[in-house]
Amino acid sequence: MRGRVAALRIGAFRVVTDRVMNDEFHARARELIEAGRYIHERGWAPATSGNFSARLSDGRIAITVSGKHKGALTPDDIMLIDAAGRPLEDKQPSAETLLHLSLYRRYPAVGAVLHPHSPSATLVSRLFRDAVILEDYELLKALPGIETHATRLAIPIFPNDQNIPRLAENVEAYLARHGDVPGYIIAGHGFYTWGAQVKDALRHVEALEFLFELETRLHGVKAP
Ligand SMILES: CSC[C@@H](O)[C@@H](O)C(=O)COP(=O)(O)O
Ligand SMILES: [Zn+2]
Repeated sequence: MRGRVAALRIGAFRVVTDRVMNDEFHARARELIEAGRYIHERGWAPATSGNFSARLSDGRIAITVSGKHKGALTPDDIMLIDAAGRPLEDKQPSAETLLHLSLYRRYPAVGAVLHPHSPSATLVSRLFRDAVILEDYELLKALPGIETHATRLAIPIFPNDQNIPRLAENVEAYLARHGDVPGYIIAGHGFYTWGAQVKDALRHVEALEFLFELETRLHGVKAP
């Protein structure tokens, strides 16, 4: 009898935790859908490019399904993967999932990763080779840990690579060697940034995008 009561209690507990996790998934999915609309509206994720994710409190990750239009995402276009990137539903996660996973692994406090393909980030990588230096901008203070415009921030630029495991390794090696940065650019491709929550990562998207745009205006477009 006591065993039956315990089993019923465990069953009820599971139903409640499943419901809480399900609510959490739907809340994060809504935030990613809104972020996608915002990013696409500004021209920062054209033609299905970009990918977005958010980590749930149990370590699973909600991520965009590969190939979806990021300005018109529906709840069906956000899927769950485990912390090792294994799909937990019969859908194909973003082709760049590994780049999200390595950030979640490195930064336990990170709860969201956003990857826009913005013209400014792409142009920056045509103007500068290994890094773009952001310095003396008030808006630097929108980035984590920066308290004054008098900061010199090097945002690394990695060569683009269709081999995503190799690209992820390259990023991981840089972060291990140089310490934390709030984002990075992939040459001719786009940029990655992250934050504790989707709204934080979105603030970093806006700040970096603004700073990249100023740098491209300042340094102009290279003569052929
Ligand atoms: C439409 S080209 C862009 C892709 O190759 C890729 O870089 C990208 O950002 C989107 O891939 P996805 O698999 O949808 O997450
Ligand atoms: Zn991409």
